[in-house]
Amino acid sequence: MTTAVDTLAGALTDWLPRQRWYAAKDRTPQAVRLERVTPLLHGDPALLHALVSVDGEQYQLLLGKRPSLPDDLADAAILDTPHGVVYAATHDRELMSRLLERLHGTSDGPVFETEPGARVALDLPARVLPVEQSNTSLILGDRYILKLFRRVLPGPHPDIELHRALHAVGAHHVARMLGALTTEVDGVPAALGILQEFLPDAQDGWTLATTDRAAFAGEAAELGRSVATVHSALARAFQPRNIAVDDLSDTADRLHLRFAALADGIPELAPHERALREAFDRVRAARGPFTLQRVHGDLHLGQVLRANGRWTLIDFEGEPGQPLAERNALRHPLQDVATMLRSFDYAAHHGGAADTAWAQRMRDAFCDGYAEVLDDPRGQPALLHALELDKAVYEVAYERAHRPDWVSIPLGAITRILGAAS
Ligand SMILES: Nc1ncnc2c1ncn2[C@@H]1O[C@H](COP(=O)(O)OP(=O)(O)O)[C@@H](O)[C@H]1O
Ligand SMILES: O=P(O)(O)O[C@H]1O[C@H](CO)[C@@H](O[C@H]2O[C@H](CO)[C@@H](O)[C@H](O)[C@H]2O)[C@H](O)[C@H]1O
Repeated sequence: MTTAVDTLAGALTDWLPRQRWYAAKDRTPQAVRLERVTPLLHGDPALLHALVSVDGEQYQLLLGKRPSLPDDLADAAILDTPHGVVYAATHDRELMSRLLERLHGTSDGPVFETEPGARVALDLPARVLPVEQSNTSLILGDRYILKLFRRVLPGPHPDIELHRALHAVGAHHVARMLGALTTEVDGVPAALGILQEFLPDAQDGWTLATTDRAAFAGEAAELGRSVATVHSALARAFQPRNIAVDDLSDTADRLHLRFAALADGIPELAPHERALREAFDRVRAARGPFTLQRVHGDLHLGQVLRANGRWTLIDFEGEPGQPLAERNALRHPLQDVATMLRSFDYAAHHGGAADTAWAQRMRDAFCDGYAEVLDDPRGQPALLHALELDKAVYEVAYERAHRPDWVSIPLGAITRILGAAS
């Protein structure tokens, strides 16, 4: 007999791959199971928090239910039943405005707690951020932003852990963390969301760089200084776990392993494999001492906001597709530099013919700014190139799954970087 839960699971099988945040877009879900449903609000509309397992991976959903949907929620529908319509509740301002209040002080299912010393208004009007990315964010009264992580992973979550630690050392260039939404999955704590101060007039670096490249030129050095300042703060915040190393053989080993995992099944990468592996091996010859530390982990122009005359780094989640243990591991800070340099290349390709001279100027300005605070990234060319190539390989895999039209950008970069190094 087909139950209502089975019917909803069937509807989610069609709906999930259409969501921007759904990670495995290149695969149709095979087994969708509702693992835990917590009613948050009864009545009309009703609100449910759901943990859903999709082919063994857990996701968080907020589901609304109404007898019928008003026009502005029509696109949010997931399942129409004789008893009402189930829909994506993050689009429902009425329900989302009551979310924090409903989750505060609960003891079962999802639990929202404020940070020590933070005073949070729980009843602000809510709207969903129109640009969905790896997660879904709600803006509350233009004062807070509540990011709901879509993938639910047991263990310490880097966005929460790093923001908390950075706040504790009084770091600049990060948004203040105000609270966390967590739950337990099989007795292990898992993060569901983070509440932070919202910067209302912020513009992200990607928009700035792609709207007016000339104007952005003055910003790149300041961005480099800001990233280096956050790196110093991260080194202070996690000092006991910093380790100095003389050689980076472990890093080289990791780049090889990551390549094997990322490139599996991607024929476009096969012709580059040998040269990529040689580039990763050149890291072994680089000489330190190097310091491995906590880093941002997925730094790009979309993760930096310009507001109130300064840069703020956001989204310390690391690469969304990687396991938490990977994302929480100590890395060389040049990893963040390399991924930002990749972003200048992406921005240079935006809107037509690539402006590679601009990308080069931005790289230099960014590195100049970084070098005012920490070591000049250009002092370790083999490491920097290997890390850029590593990110470009990740990007090829990412773009194939999410934006196939963009694959040529990282693929072109691989050819170019390998060509320049040979
Ligand atoms: N503190 C903030 N103030 C203003 N806007 C923010 C803030 N944090 C995030 N945003 C906006 O929300 C978007 C998504 O946030 P992000 O943390 O990058 O989520 P995701 O993991 O979904 O990519 C950002 O691109 C930015 O435009
Ligand atoms: O922001 P997210 O944490 O979701 O990061 C993922 O998506 C990014 C795209 O939104 C992706 O970034 C790539 O595209 C950017 C332009 O859209 C570019 O600036 C970045 O350099 C490039 O890597 C990121 O890799 C991915 O993890």
